[in-house]
Amino acid sequence: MNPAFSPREIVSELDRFIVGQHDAKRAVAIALRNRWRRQQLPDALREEVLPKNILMIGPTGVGKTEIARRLARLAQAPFLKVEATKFTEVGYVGRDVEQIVRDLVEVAITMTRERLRKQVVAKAEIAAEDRLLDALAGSHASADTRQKFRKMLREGALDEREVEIQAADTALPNFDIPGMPGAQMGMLNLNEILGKALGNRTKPRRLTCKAALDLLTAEESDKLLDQERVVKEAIGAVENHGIVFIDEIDKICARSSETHVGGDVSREGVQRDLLPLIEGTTVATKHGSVRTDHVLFIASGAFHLAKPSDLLPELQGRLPIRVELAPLGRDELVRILTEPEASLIKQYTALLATEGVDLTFEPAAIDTIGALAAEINATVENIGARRLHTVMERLLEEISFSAPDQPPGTAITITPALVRERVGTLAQTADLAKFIL
Ligand SMILES: Nc1ncnc2c1ncn2[C@@H]1O[C@H](COP(=O)(O)OP(=O)(O)OP(=O)(O)O)[C@@H](O)[C@H]1O
Repeated sequence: MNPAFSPREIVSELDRFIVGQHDAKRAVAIALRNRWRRQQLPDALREEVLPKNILMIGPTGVGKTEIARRLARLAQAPFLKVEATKFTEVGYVGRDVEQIVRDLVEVAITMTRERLRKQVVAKAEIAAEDRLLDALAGSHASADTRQKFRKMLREGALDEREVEIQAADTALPNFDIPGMPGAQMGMLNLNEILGKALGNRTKPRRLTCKAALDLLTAEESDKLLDQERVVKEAIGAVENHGIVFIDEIDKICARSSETHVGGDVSREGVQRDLLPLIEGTTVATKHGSVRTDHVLFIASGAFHLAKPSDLLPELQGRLPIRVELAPLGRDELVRILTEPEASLIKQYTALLATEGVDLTFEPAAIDTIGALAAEINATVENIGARRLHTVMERLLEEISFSAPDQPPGTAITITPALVRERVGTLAQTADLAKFIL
C-alpha cells in the first residue's frame, strides 16, 4: 500500500506541486521513508522505533499544509488537518482531542472502501446491470428482451433514459446526543442499530440509466465488500501510515510574558491534552481501539509572537524535527503561477477554454502579477501565495463574466498593461486593496 519511495524521489514528486521550501520537503521525505524503514525491522525492534514528528515554522500561505497534504497523497496515507485553536473554544472538554483520531479513522475507512471497491467492481457491475434490466424490462421479461436491452445499455443508447429503481434508503437521521457533543461518534451508533432493526430498506428513485447504473454498482460493491475487512484495514492504515497536521500550534502557547502571571490554563491545557496523543495512546472509536504510537504528527505555526520554546517541554521533545519555511518573494510567486502541475495560470486557461476562449498570458504579464502580489503582501498583509488567488480573480473577473458571450475561438492575451490597469491601480490605494485584493 505504501510505495517505498526514496527521500530523493519523494522530494522530486513534491517539486511537481510546490515551489521551493526545500528543507521542509526533505524533512517530510525522511519522515516518510523512516516509516518504511521501520516496517522492514523485526517485530520487537519495530515497536521501539517511534516516528519523529515535525514542527514546521513559517508564515501563512507558504506551503506548509500543501506539503503535508501532498505527502499523504503520495503515500496513500489517511490525512487530517486540524486547527489547534479549535480546542481552546468555549465548551471544550479535554477528551475532544481524541476526536482527531476518530475523524482520521473515518477518512481511512472512506479511502479503504474506495480501494477495495475497485477489486470487486467487475462483479458488482454485472449484478448492477441485472438489477437495472429488471427495472427496464420487468423481472418477467424473456431472455431475448433482456438481451436486447442489455445490448442497448452497453452501447450507451439508454444513457439518458429515465428509469425508476429501488435503491437503498440511506436517509436515516443522524442522531446527536443532547449535551454530549460528538457522542454520536462514540460507542454506539444509532444509525447502525436502527439500520439493522429496520432491515435493508429501499425506496424508489427516478434517475437516468447512466446514473442508476453508477448508483447500483456502488450499492452492489458495498454488498460484496467485507465490512469487517474494511474497518480492520482502515485502522491498520491509521496506526501505521496516518498523518495528522496540526495547524496554529503557536496559538496554544502560553506566551513567555504571560507565564509569570499564571499562564493561560486553557491553551496550556490543550497542549497537555495533545501530548498523550502525540506520545502514543489508545483511543476508543466506534470501530474499535486505535493506537496512535506511529501516527505522524506535523505541527505548524507562524511563531510570530510565541517561540517553539514556549511550548511545553514534553511537547517540544515530541516534535524534534524543526523546519523553517521561507516567506515567498516576487520570484517565488511568479514561479508558483506557472510551474506547479495545476498552477493557477493553467487552471484559469483550462476553465476559459471550456467556453471556447483561448486565454494566453505574456511572460511579462506573469512577472507583473507576481510583482503586484508581492507588493500587496508587503503593504497590506502578507498572506503568501493565497494573494495570487485574489489578484488573479480580480484580473480575470471581467473576462470570466463575459466569456460565454464571446464567439467560439476568441483569443485573449493578458499583457502587462492590462494587469496594471485591472489590479495595479487598486494596489496603489492601500485602503481599497484591503477590501478588494
Ligand atoms: N511554495 C508553494 N508552491 C506552490 N503553491 C503554494 C506554495 N505555498 C503556498 N501555495 C499555495 O497557496 C495556498 C495556501 O498554502 P498552504 O495551505 O500550504 O498554506 P500554509 O503555509 O499551510 O498556511 P496556514 O498555516 O495559514 O494554513 C495553497 O493553495 C497552496 O497550493
